Amino acid sequence: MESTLSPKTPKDSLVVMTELVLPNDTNTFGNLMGGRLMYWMDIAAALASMKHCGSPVVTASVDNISFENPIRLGNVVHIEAKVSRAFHTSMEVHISVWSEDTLQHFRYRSNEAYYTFVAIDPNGKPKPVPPLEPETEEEKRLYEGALRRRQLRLILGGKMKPEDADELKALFLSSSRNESFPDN
Ligand SMILES: CCCCCCCCCCCCCCCC(=O)SCCNC(=O)CCNC(=O)[C@H](O)C(C)(C)COP(=O)(O)OP(=O)(O)OC[C@H]1O[C@@H](n2cnc3c(N)ncnc32)[C@H](O)[C@@H]1OP(=O)(O)O
Repeated sequence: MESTLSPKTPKDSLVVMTELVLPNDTNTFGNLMGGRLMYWMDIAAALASMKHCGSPVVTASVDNISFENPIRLGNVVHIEAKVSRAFHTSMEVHISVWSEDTLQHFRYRSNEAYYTFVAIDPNGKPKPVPPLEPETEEEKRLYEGALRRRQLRLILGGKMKPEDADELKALFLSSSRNESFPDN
């Protein structure tokens, strides 16, 4: 069904959050706890999705998160979140995390993840969200991959039958024909 809501761009939903890793955020090795980082990512992504849809949201799912580098006590964490695709009532948010040792002037990549949020009406029921119009090449790449990621997470969440996941099936068929695999 075509949406009657005015489209938004990924830039409209951009949220950049900065946090300082304090002793209470770390494990016994002096590294940021993964759960604390996921909590910050959830807040940044929720705010991005709220900017997109203009209403309260709930987290519906979180895709796999890998921790590429430990983040040290005293380092600064930069979390960048923006909507990568809007569906009917749900939005996929792409989050990338960079960390910084400000004294050594050293910046390193820490994480990347996708969170899904659902817009909620005053009765707590899912409500339609505006469509998303990607602008840059990177935003278009994320937008394209979002359909496959959605199908995979709905299958894993027991909300979709694998046989109905047309884009995912096409991806596996192309890989079995030795065609190149997209990044996302
Ligand atoms: C006082 C007020 C102040 C307000 C201003 C405050 C501002 C301050 C900012 C605070 C920022 C912090 C915000 C933190 C956000 C939380 O942490 S919320 C807490 C954790 N999350 C929850 O408790 C959610 C619990 N789950 C639910 O409520 C329901 O399962 C859901 C997610 C609403 C889905 O409901 P449902 O009945 O399954 O609905 P259904 O129609 O089947 O599906 C609706 C959509 O959900 C999607 N969906 C369902 N399951 C999944 C899944 N597993 N994976 C992906 N998508 C799914 C469907 O695909 C569908 O999407 P569309 O096709 O419509 O696009």
